[in-house]
Amino acid sequence: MRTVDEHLTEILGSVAPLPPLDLALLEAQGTVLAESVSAPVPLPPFDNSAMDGYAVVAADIAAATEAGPVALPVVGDIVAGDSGVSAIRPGLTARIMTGAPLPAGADAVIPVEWTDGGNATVRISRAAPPGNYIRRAGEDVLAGQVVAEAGTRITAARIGMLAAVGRSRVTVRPKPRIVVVSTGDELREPGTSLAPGQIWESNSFMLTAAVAEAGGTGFRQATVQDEPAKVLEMLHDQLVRADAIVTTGGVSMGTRDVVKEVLSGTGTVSFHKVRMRPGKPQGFGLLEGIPVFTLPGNPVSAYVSFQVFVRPALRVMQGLPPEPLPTVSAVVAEDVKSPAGLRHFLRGRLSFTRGFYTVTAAGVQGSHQLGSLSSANALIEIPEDVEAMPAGSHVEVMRLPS
Ligand SMILES: Nc1nc2c(c(=O)[nH]1)N[C@H]1C(S)=C(S)[C@@H](COP(=O)(O)OP(=O)(O)OC[C@H]3O[C@@H](n4cnc5c(N)ncnc54)[C@H](O)[C@@H]3O)O[C@H]1N2
Ligand code: MOO
Repeated sequence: MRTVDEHLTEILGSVAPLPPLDLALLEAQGTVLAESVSAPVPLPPFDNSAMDGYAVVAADIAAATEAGPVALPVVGDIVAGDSGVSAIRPGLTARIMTGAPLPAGADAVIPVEWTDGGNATVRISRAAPPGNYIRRAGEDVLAGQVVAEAGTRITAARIGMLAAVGRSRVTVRPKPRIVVVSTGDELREPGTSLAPGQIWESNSFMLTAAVAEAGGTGFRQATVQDEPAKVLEMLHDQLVRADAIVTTGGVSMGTRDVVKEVLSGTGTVSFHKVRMRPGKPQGFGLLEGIPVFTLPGNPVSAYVSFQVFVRPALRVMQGLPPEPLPTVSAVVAEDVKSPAGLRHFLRGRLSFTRGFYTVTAAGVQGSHQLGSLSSANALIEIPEDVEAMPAGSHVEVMRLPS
């Protein structure tokens, strides 16, 4: 038997960030930057108007009121995109649109709503200080400023930022390609009918989706029967297109636990009982340099194993720290019992009321009971040395992706 931490340490010691790749901006969505990107020019690149209105010298309209508007001749019309905008002199104004370059000489913009909207001459009925409605060059981003650090995930807002500093391509860690495959003679495809003794296959769907939630690209493979030759053939076929392989089933003590049978001693793969519930039987190792995770077949065991072991490894491959799922401290609503010597991951419902988190463990916690997993939003993590937690105790809770 080994601990969760010992097993995770072995895994993290065997995985490395994927080599960087140059991708077009939209193709990079969801990947992690492998370079820090800085702005080649300030943003905005030039002083410009924040309003549709008139560019003025603020001193010229210092006395303007509703009752006594100031009239100024309109000597130009400046729209966004204009280049070579000429200066204005005191006593004159130019009509200006939002985003248009501020003419030299002007030090304020008066929105059209404060005027009569005149074309040849405009009457301005409100005074404004210098700087009014002017967006200064560099007030968003300075030239040379880092706008996205290496090691950050490329979200929609960051794609906007990268485009705004002129980048069409970026160097990123690609999404890890994870092949997910289930094993078991009893498994049938959803959408087909069941004979006695059969069940619909669910693990590979669940884990392919979990790969996407963790920032990878999952490839679901057809279920492999419990035959050693077929399992080996499938693994060797998939190694060429995978950055990692995840299997479920066939790793405990049964007579048909073929994953364990064919992989024991193959490459660096080894099998261990890990002090956790669910998820006790685990296998991990490298096959031709590719990490292979052999997770237990019980659906909840497979899911918890993924979150505890595979997700951190996927993060390392993306150039991110191997952090666990986001964790909060919560108060347990009822007494909770836990087996001695095992780290216990209980399905629970986390809620935030009156300023603190409360968590309630699901009524059923069997490794086959997907119902309580699919309605859970959290995993309560009870340490190995804790056997009982009375209601009101503080406990660490991992939030599940939602
Ligand atoms: N004598 C022992 N028996 C078992 C032990 C043990 O220590 N000694 N450990 C138990 C624990 S804990 C777990 S977890 C399971 C792990 O079993 P396997 O990894 O060998 O998985 P299977 O036997 O293939 O399947 C277990 C269970 O899960 C269902 N299953 C499997 N794959 C899928 C799938 N893709 N979709 C849906 N359901 C799946 C399968 O039908 C079984 O019911 O072993 C215990 N036994
Ligand atoms: O350790 Mo198993 O994963 O509980 O069902």
